Amino acid sequence: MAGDGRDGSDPGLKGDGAIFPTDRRHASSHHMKVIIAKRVDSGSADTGEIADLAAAAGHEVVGTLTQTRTEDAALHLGEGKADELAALVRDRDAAAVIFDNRLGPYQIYNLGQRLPGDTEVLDRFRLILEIFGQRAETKKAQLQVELAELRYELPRAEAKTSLAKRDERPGFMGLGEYDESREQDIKAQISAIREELDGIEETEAHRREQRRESGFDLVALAGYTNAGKSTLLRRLAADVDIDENEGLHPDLDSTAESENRLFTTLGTTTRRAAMDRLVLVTDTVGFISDLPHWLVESFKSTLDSVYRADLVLLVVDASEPTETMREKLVTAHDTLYERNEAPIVTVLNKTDRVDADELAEKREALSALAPNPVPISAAEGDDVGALLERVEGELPDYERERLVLPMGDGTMSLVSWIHDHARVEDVSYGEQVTVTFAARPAVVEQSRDRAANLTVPAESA
Ligand SMILES: Nc1nc2c(ncn2[C@@H]2O[C@H](COP(=O)(O)OP(=O)(O)OP(=O)(O)O)[C@@H](O)[C@H]2O)c(=O)[nH]1
Ligand SMILES: [Mg+2]
Repeated sequence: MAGDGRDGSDPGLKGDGAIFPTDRRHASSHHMKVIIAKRVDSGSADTGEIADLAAAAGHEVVGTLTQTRTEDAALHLGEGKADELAALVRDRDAAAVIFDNRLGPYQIYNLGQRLPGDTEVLDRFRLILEIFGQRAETKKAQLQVELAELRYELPRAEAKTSLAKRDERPGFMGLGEYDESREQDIKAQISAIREELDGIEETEAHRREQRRESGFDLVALAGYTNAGKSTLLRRLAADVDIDENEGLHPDLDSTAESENRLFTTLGTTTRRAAMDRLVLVTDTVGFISDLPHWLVESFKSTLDSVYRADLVLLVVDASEPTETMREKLVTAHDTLYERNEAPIVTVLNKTDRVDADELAEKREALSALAPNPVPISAAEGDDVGALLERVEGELPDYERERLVLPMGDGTMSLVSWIHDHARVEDVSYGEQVTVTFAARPAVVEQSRDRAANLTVPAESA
């Protein structure tokens, strides 16, 4: 993939054996028959999202089991429920149970003992990691997944070590070889990956800075997974401009895949928007609720394009029930809250699936979280023009400038520099060259400096 500095023909999961042991990578991409399990303290358990996540990982959901009760320290579920789960696994011939809960290492172990044979026990986070592992195409994404896996594993390795040390649960050692150095190993790997990621992040920050200096405003698409960000990116993009910019911006990508499944997009894709103004739009990884901090930490830099943007378009699926929209908006705001400085415009997407009255009700109900939103249908292209106008309005004003340049050595290259970095309104050639243009204030300033430094031709001296 672009940007990882490696052969683009196979963006798969090869190479760097030291960092990506192939066994683990492949172990996480097999498709299974799974049972979904969920425990809630009160009310009724909603298994919609966890089922979607399982499907996104390629698994087939063959059964669902829920329980409303307080958490059992040993089994997470009540004892009777755990036996019921074992029976369900047997009955449906499932290979794994996926919990939409946070399971402790001991709970996973104890559940494993109750379930038939080699039934795998996964939790929500292990599943999300599995999906990310399948989607990771760039070097950076692979490193992030590896980092998250190690962070997931660390407390478990610590638990194993302490159990083995206390020598209270000899059976626990059957889980894997007991090895105290495993913990140290994981810690060493974590810092090695962290270092490599830091390097990549620096390169990206540098590229972002170059783009800004090139006169581009940076707009980021953010939002819950499956809201329609990639569909909107394709709608906003000016296809013809990609080739022009390719040399200048090596991570520009012509594809931003859309699919009706969770976490279709993992990396970032940047394209120039179809506007007069120089605007680059970046598609990003979707948000999801209830991510543990080690996972968020690992993918934090993926959101840098959001945090460092000039404007954030927060895409919301308006075809969902108001309460779902509210929950997802809250998740999105929580994710953005700490580090985002850019103004946020909420985009109510998929209006083709909502009638006007319903949309008006939703807007009203959500007005505190999403003031003055822009309704669109990215799929149908409805009201995308209004969105572009809004983007134009939210971005800092362009400054107009008219430069009169003496004909000399550097004149033509300055004119072409202005073409690359500004919106040129007029160029007239005579004894002097007059360029009229509009651009970000920083670009105007730079063009003045460059004009002042033009060398005057020798004969006129
Ligand atoms: N009806 C309708 N469907 C849409 C619209 N926009 C997107 N979709 C569909 O919604 C699904 C998700 O769209 P994506 O563009 O992949 O969503 P995303 O936000 O990029 O999702 P992730 O990459 O998973 O975070 C796809 O099936 C799209 O075809 C819309 O305006 N109307
Ligand atoms: Mg996407």
